[in-house]
Amino acid sequence: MIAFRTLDDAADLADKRVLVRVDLNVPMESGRVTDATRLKAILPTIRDITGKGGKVVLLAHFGRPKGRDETQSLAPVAKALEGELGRKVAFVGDCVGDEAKSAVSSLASGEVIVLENTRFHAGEEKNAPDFIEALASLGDVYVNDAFSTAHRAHASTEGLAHKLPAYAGRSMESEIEALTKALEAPQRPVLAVVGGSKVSTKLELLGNLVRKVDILVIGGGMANTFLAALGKKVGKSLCEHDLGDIARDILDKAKAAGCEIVLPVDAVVATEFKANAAHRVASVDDVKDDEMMLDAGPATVAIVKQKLDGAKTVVWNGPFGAFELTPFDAATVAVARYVGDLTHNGKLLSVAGGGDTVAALNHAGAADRFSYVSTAGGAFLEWLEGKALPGVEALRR
Ligand SMILES: Nc1ncnc2c1ncn2[C@@H]1O[C@H](COP(=O)(O)OP(=O)(O)OP(=O)(O)O)[C@@H](O)[C@H]1O
Ligand SMILES: O=C(O)[C@H](O)COP(=O)(O)O
Repeated sequence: MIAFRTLDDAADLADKRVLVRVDLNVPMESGRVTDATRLKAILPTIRDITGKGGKVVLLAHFGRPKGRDETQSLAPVAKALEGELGRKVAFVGDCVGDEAKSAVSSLASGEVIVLENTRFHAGEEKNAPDFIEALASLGDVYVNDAFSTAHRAHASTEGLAHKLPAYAGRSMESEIEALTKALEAPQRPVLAVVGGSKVSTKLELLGNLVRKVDILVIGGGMANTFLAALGKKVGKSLCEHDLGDIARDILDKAKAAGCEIVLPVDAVVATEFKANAAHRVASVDDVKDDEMMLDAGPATVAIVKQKLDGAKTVVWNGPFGAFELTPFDAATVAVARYVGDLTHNGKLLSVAGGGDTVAALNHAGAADRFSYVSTAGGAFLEWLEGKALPGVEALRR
């Protein structure tokens, strides 16, 4: 049984201002939400609270802005949420201060409002007491429904839980239950795929992950960083050159733990980061100075498929390439469909997670063939490592 308070324990929400931390960090293109999975995930919690007569005040971040930055506003996401919820969702351009106070105080029972990006304030990521206080003054009760941000000890994900009566939302509850059920005692061999672009925040996690899994397939910008650390020329590829020491240390840890590392042997390279850019397949030993590796190549995909054939459990966070741009979606789509088919045929248990990873699986038409798809990427990886997640710990009874 989960050892934290859930919405079932929060019986009397009538007319209460309920501060709900959600994850609205959704994939967007030209101001439009391209994958609504994270929005759909929070609907049960919003409906539960409004059904009990509560006033729903949604707190969330978007992107990684340093201070106020209108390009990272939650306004378009609030509009998209309104469409998913099928009822009005108000929006206010700050998450603290007079504007937020007056918008929240004019809410009627059963109404929903989104407050602007919490990361517009430095106090959010610092978990600063005065910022926690300012947020707490807007609510009577706190609900955390963002498992996917639970690895962050920020004001809205952790600090608030110590200030107000705190509960887990429905999505938080079901994510933890589903992940525990699927992966508590996984059948081996366990193969992990880690790709994507958040190299600096995910790289160190791999040091622990290699102790938990039998094979680690590295893709995306993460792979470029490893290839560069091994002395390969990666041209203009997304790559964190200054993390070479950490990457090499992870390779040593993997060796010591008996975890096999699979890195790309070829890539689809281009000189422009745009859909249908002129491209070619190149060996990872033949990337030119002006080229970017934007996807894994066919020889890499063949190796990954062969490794998948021998696995019993797969966990996946982060796409193999810039899948939003055709044709650089090919490797991600091919592997997603392959995992989906193996799962469907009962050969594999598969769990994937992450904002863009879910979008990529949906794009491949493979999401509903996986055993479980989580909204969480970085948080999922930390949970897999066995780390205590601050946002979850703060909710414990
Ligand atoms: N080789 C590459 N070059 C440039 N971008 C890449 C490459 N490979 C993957 N990406 C980008 O990585 C992004 C996804 O990475 P990210 O680590 O954010 O995954 P995620 O599933 O969203 O996880 P999280 O939920 O933790 O954010 C996509 O936008 C994709 O275009
Ligand atoms: O997309 C995610 O994984 C979450 O929203 C967390 O975002 P962050 O990595 O910027 O904290």
